[in-house]
Amino acid sequence: MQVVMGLEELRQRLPRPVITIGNFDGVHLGHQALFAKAVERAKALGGTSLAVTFEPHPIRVLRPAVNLPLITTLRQKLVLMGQSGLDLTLCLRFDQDFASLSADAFVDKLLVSRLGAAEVVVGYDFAFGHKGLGDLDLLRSKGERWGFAVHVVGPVIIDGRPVSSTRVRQEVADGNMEGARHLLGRHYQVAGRVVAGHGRGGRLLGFPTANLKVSDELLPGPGVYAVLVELADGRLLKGANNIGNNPTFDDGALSVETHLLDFDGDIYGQDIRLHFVERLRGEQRFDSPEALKAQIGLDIERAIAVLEPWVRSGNGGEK
Ligand SMILES: Cc1cc2nc3c(=O)[nH]c(=O)nc-3n(C[C@H](O)[C@H](O)[C@H](O)COP(=O)(O)O)c2cc1C
Ligand SMILES: Nc1ncnc2c1ncn2[C@@H]1O[C@H](COP(=O)(O)OP(=O)(O)OP(=O)(O)O)[C@@H](O)[C@H]1O
Repeated sequence: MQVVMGLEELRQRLPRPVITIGNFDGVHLGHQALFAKAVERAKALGGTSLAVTFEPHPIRVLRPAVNLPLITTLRQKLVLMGQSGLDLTLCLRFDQDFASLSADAFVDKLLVSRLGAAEVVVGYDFAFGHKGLGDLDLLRSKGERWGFAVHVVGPVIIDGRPVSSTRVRQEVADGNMEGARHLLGRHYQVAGRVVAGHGRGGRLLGFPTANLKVSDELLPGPGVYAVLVELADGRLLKGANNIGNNPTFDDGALSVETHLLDFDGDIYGQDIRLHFVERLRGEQRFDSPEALKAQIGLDIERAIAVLEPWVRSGNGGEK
């Protein structure tokens, strides 16, 4: 998939573009259904499947006080979109100017004049233009006027309710990794660099941990998790992970740390990716390091049992 950052970078005239539009945070199953439809229609037309997305996420510009954690970074979002088979993603800078573009201008100037839309694929609740005032009826009437077809997809329903980015965020925050997996079609993942911790894990507990440097990404709620760990060289290892502030040691600050199984290398400074498979328990305060050590031993046994079927499948994505 080709990625184009901004309209000024888009030099070529796209043949018969089939356009889908959205924030696509998380690239969940609802989003994936739109991409599949756009790809299918572009193949049928001999055209280009094109996703238009925005950076930063509009909520950061429209409601800066809401510190919404995002499910995917831009980079990860583009990787996942690429896997959907799209030909091109156009990433537009979302600022106050863009936010003030009327729904009319959004279609007339952007979709028609600039991009030459042949067809448009949107979700069942698509809203666009200034204050989201443009709706499906407006899009359809524009389509009749300008001669582009409109395809409406979904809602994609899982467990009785439409899939949405908000639902994914909630499941992740609740530590419901199975629920998140059902909505995403993959394990919830967090990537980051391995940094130094307090150095207690290996020395005091006999379980060294890789501490992940995190900033403002969406993290599963506090607790102990069975995780698959993707190393920079692509290897996939089993791991037992803890997210919390280590109450046994009164650390205070939040840490994300993982004991890697069957591994004794040095990965300080490496970028790794955690695939959260299942929450095993809540974080607890133990009376002594020995008591915590015994519990971590049990956690690891559970983690091995939970992870085995996923590792055997080879990609960590499907059992
Ligand atoms: C599988 C696992 C479970 C853990 N569970 C707890 C817990 O319930 N309570 C707690 O205080 N710390 C827990 N920890 C965190 C340890 O306190 C931490 O790994 C140790 O203090 C080492 O920290 P360091 O890497 O900063 O040196 C757990 C760690 C792992 C790997
Ligand atoms: N469950 C779903 N089924 C079909 N289409 C969906 C579904 N969820 C979202 N979409 C569509 O995906 C497109 C992009 O949505 P976008 O990510 O911008 O919406 P959002 O409101 O930020 O996130 P979400 O609706 O996923 O919580 C929209 O056209 C939307 O209607």
